[in-house]
Amino acid sequence: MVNNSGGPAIRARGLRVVRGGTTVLDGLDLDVPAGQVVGLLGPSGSGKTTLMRSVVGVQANVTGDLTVLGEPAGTPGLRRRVGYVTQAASVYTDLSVTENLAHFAALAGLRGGAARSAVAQAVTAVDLGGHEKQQVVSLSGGERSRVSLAAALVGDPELLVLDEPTVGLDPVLRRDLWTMFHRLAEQGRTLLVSSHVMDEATRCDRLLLLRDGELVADTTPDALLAQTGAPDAERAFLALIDRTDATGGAR
Ligand SMILES: Nc1ncnc2c1ncn2[C@@H]1O[C@H](COP(=O)(O)OP(=O)(O)OP(=O)(O)O)[C@@H](O)[C@H]1O
Repeated sequence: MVNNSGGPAIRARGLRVVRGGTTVLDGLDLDVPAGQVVGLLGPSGSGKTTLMRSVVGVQANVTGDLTVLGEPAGTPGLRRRVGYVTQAASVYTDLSVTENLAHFAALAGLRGGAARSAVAQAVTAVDLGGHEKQQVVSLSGGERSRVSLAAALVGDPELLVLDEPTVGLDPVLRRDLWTMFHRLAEQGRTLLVSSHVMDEATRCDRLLLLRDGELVADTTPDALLAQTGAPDAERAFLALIDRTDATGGAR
């Protein structure tokens, strides 16, 4: 599970994506280091989902260089090495937690004892012990989000791409999820986690700040605050935007 290519988990150079005739990402250069929790932050419509879709290989009209775990994005060999959780819950509500995870284990090519052990490990990783037999429809919103995360974890991916996983959750659940993300990174995984809530910036090891399809900053939470002198991440982001506007769009 440890990324042994030695390089960054994700490397983009001149990444450009056109959707419906509009240039949504315009020449992005960025690196996501392996083994860290990297936040992809930016306002609604800034291009976070488009970047994530490009990384997992489901986005059309992508040009430039995009390397994921040492291979070109979208390469079939990456399918099992990358887990993707979209904004919409991707589990079956009429099945139990275990039935859902067994299904995803089968899709990941696991059978018999290996599948059962992967399911048990995924349940433990997301703290859903005791809910194994419960139908997803009867779970709380936070528990459902964790089933989606467990479904992505069951194939033991090296890179997890999570699109706004904490949206709609209360502060306690959000904190618990971020703690879990760091636990997963400590086990050697890389997590790219999007959010439009700037508060969440402080929970990441590194930050990529997007605005209108451009990278405004590639930094750490501490450096962001130091660089802007702002008291919190939200005001730091606004200060960076004001600076970028004043310099005519330069980073
Ligand atoms: N099929 C499409 N045709 C035209 N424009 C599109 C299409 N899909 C997305 N866009 C535009 O691309 C931009 C980026 O969208 P994207 O979903 O990547 O943003 P986001 O940062 O993930 O937003 P949110 O936080 O609201 O999910 C938006 O302005 C959106 O309207």
